Amino acid sequence: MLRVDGVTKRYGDVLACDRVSFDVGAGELFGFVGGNGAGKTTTMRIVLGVLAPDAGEVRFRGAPVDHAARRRFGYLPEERGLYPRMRVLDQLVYLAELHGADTNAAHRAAEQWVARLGLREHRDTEVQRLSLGNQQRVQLAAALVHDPLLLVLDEPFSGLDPLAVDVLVEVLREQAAAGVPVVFSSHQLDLVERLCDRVGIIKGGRVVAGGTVAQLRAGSGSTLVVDAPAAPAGWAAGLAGVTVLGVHNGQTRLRVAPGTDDQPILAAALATGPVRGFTHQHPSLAELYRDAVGVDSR
Ligand SMILES: Nc1ncnc2c1ncn2[C@@H]1O[C@H](COP(=O)(O)OP(=O)(O)OP(=O)(O)O)[C@@H](O)[C@H]1O
Repeated sequence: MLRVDGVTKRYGDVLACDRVSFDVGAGELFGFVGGNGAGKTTTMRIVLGVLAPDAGEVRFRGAPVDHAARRRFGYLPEERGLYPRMRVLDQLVYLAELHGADTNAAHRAAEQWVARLGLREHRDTEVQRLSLGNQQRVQLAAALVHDPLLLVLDEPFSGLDPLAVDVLVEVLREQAAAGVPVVFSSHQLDLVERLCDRVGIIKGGRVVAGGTVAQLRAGSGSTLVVDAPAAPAGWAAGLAGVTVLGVHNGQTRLRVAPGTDDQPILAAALATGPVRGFTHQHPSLAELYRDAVGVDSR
C-alpha cells in the first residue's frame, strides 16, 4: 500500500534521511522508532508531501503520491497543526469538509470522534484553551475525521493520559483491522512493541534494523540467567558466543549471541556446582533498540 523507496533528504551538512526504505501493507501497523533527530519527522513529512525528497520516492497503491491521494491521508504532525481560536467541533467539521466530506457526513464524523476521544465536554471550547493532552486528542480526531486511507502519525501518544493511550491503541487497531496502513513514531517502545506488526529503527537518517519484533529478536540472541550459587567469578569467561553482563546474588546474566548452543554453557555452570536456574529471557524492544543504535545515537 505504502512504499517509501530510497528517500534521501539533506539539510546543509545534515543527512536527515539517508536512502530510507520501508513498506507498509494494508492493515499493517508500522512503528517508526529512533532517537531525537534520527529522521522520523522528516521521513513522515516526505510521505505526506509536506517536504520534497532530494532523491527517492513515495508510492501509494502503486502510484506516486499526488494531491488527490494526499487528501485521503490522515496526518498527525509533531507540531500543532490546528487553528487555536476555532472551537473543537467546528474545527473538525471544517477539516473533514476540506478533505472532501459533505456537510452532513462531516458533522457526523466530527461528533463521532469528539465522543470517541473523550472531548464531548470540550466540543465548543476554543482549541487554545484546552490542556496539551486534550489538544493532542483534537489533533488525533483531525487525522481521523475524514476516514483516511492511510494514517501517518508523528508521536501520537505524546502527552496523552493512560486512559487516552488505551483509547488510541484501540482506535489504531480498529483502523488497521479495517485495512488502513498505519505508520506512527513513538519513543514509548513498550507501546510500539505491544501494538506494531513491524518496526523500523532509524539512526542518523538510516534504517538500521527492521522487521517484526520476533525477527529482530531472532537476529539478536537472548539474555540467559544462570543461577549457580557456588560458581566462582569468571566461570563463564571465554565461552563461545557469550558475554557476561553481570553477577547478582549468585545469578549470572549472560548475553548469548544468535545461533549459540547453550548446552556448553550449562555444562560449564554444572562444573562449578549446583545449577538452580537456567532461563532464557527474550529481549524487549527497548533492549533490541539499544543494541541496534548503540549509545552514540542520533
Ligand atoms: N528545517 C530543517 N532545517 C535544518 N535541519 C533540519 C530541519 N528539519 C530537520 N532538520 C535536521 O534533520 C535531522 C532529522 O530531524 P527529524 O526532525 O526528522 O528527527 P526526528 O527523528 O523526528 O527527531 P525527534 O525524535 O527529536 O522528533 C536533525 O538533525 C534535524 O536537526
